Order: sequence, then C-alpha cells, then structure tokens
Amino acid sequence: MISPASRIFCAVDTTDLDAARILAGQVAGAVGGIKLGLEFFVAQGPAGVRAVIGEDGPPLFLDLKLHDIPNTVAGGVRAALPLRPAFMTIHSSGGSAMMRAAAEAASVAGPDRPKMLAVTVLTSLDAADLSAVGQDAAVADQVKRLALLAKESGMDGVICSPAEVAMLRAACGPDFILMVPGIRPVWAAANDQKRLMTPAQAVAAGADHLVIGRPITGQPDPAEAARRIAAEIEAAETGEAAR
Ligand SMILES: O=C(O)c1cc(=O)[nH]c(=O)n1[C@@H]1O[C@H](COP(=O)(O)O)[C@@H](O)[C@H]1O
Repeated sequence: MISPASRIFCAVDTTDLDAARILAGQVAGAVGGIKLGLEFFVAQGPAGVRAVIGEDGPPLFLDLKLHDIPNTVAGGVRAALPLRPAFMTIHSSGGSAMMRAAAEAASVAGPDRPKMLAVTVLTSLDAADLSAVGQDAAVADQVKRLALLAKESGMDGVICSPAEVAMLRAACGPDFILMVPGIRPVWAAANDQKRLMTPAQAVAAGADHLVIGRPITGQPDPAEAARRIAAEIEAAETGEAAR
C-alpha cells in the first residue's frame, strides 16, 4: 500500500529557480513527489525542471494543463517526455480526440510513460463561475461527465476537487487515478480554493494523491508541515481520529 507521505505531491509554485530548489530539498523524503506547473515552467523551462528534480530526484508531476488542437497537444506531450514526468495534465474540456492524441503521444515512452491526468472542473470554480461560462449543469454532474469522457479517451485518471472524490471513485472504478488539489488542513488558510476538504477527508473519500501547495510551502518549516499532513492521512487510513 502507498505510504501516507507518498500520497502528497508538493506544488512548488514559484518563478524562482533557487526558491524551487530549496523547497524541493526541504520537503525531500516528506512528500511523494514534486509538482511543477505553469508558473515555474513558463519562467524556467525544461532546464529549470531538470535543475530542481535532478537525475534521481523525486517523482515529477509536470502540470502544464495542455489544451489545444489534438496535434498540438500531442506535440506538447512528446516534447515533455525527455523530462520523464510521472504525471502530466491536460484539460478534459479539450475533448476526446485531444485526450486520445495525448495518450498516444505519451505511450511512445513505453512502460515509463507519464500517467496522463485530465483536469475536470478547476477547484477554484463553483456553480456560479460555471454558469457564467455557459455551463449550467451542477458542478458534480459536469465533473462526472468529464471524468467518464477522460476514462473512455485513454486517460489514466483525473484532477478533481475533494468534494467529487467519492462520487468519481464509484463511477470510474478503483484503478482510475484521482489526483486531488483543493486540500486544506484545518490549520491552513483557504486562499483562492473554493471546493476544498482536509487531507484526512480527501483520503477517506478515496483520493489516491493530494496536490498541496501553500499549506506546505507557505509554512516556516515546510518539511514539518508535510509530516503533519502525512500523520493526518495516516490517522485517517488507520481509522483513528486525527488530533
Ligand atoms: O491541476 C492542478 O494541480 C490543479 C487543479 C485544480 O483544479 N486546482 C488546483 O489548485 N490545482 C493546482 O494545485 C495546486 C494547489 O495549490 P495550493 O492551493 O497552494 O494548495 C496549484 O499548483 C494549482 O495549480
């Protein structure tokens, strides 16, 4: 079984190479991997990713949230393969052909290919935000629809909010990866996240991995924050009440 710390991907959201390297070093061993996303990648590119992760570094979650025509997304996935990401993201709202093209592009890397995750409805959005862009379905219905489409289209899993984890675990089966941001321990600020839960609640609902940024990176001792979160996950897994 996966260890509590291995469930945590620490979101290193910064443009600063030294800050990213320091953070990755601080949380090494206390988390399962490092997520580098748009903010870092736009500023530092593939060389920056290599500098943070190194040759034998922690698993890389390369969160570029690709969304374009199928040919372009496939090209983006292929271009990322030399970085050997464990996980990559694309937007499910790009449609089935786009997701299939991305999955096919990733498969070129063979058994070490990145697991492809499709973003459903961002955790910063609520029903009013969806309605404003012309989507009047309930948030959970829209997430389920996109997750089932992602599964049919060859994705290994999805990014979803903790609020949808139990529903998606039932709808998509035990092997479909649920990578879950919008995680806030009771001691952390919500910031811009709207559909959120504690680490213990998300894991109890069936999340495989938790994406956690500011509750770790914004603390004076990031490794200690990560260990505290792992302890909370462990307590949830063993059925003990988290302190
Ligand atoms: O794909 C993601 O990782 C993602 C999807 C989503 O719906 N919501 C979301 O917050 N994220 C990412 O998860 C991380 C959450 O960071 P914190 O809010 O600081 O914990 C950020 O890097 C976001 O880009």
